[in-house]
Amino acid sequence: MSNHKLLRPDAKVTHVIFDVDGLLLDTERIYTECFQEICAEFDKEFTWDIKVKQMGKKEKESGQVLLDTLNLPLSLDELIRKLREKLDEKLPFTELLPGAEKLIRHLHNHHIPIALASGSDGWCYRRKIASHKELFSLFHHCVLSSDDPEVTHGKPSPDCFLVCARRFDDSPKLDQVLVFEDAPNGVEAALAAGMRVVWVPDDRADRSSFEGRVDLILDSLENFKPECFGLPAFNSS
Ligand SMILES: O=c1[nH]cc([C@@H]2O[C@H](COP(=O)(O)O)[C@@H](O)[C@H]2O)c(=O)[nH]1
Ligand SMILES: [Mg+2]
Repeated sequence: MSNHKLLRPDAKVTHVIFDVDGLLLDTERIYTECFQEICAEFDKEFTWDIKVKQMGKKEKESGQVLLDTLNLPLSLDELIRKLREKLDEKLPFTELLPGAEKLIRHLHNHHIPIALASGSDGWCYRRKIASHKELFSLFHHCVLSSDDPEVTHGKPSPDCFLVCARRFDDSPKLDQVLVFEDAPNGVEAALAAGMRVVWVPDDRADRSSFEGRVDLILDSLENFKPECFGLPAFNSS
């Protein structure tokens, strides 16, 4: 699927929604470090199986996954306090992932409406984008599921993508919205919202789970060819 053989080659995309963590920003590595440190305090291992269940979820929902799976002797509030202490130190140094800046600037320059839909909350988001404020100001809007009263359930529920689509000025048709995601929970959410999906998975993800269901699977955003979705090509003026 990474060679741009598309599921629905003729359907033109009008609006684009990006996930944030692990897709545009290299924050999944930071979450892994923080959770590994917390789990190690209790002689427990933070595994990929746990991480993949957490990725994309609201902060509290994902914290509960960890507590339930490992039986950590912590309340949810204590876990989140520990996590935030660690994130506070690490998130301001967040870097962009390859291909992200080029694609965001390209779509913005060509007046394609772009927005963000994340599992994050404002406290984390402000720290994550601290060194990238100008770039992130190019998005029309940003839905932060952990804080947003209209997002009842986090990913894999479609809520955040449906809320995000509604907040564009011109109410796009859902099947003309393209979502970029890294997390399986996020891909499920976008598919449930009836949107098109480009999945940029972690190397450890089981790709077979979404083959034939998403439009495209890419190793990196750098390999994306916008013209395959009816969007302006990179070399267009
Ligand atoms: O290892 C983890 N990765 C990601 C998350 C959760 O996923 C969110 C990021 O979601 P998204 O990729 O939708 O921005 C984080 O804010 C956090 O709540 C987590 O708990 N643990
Ligand atoms: Mg993500």
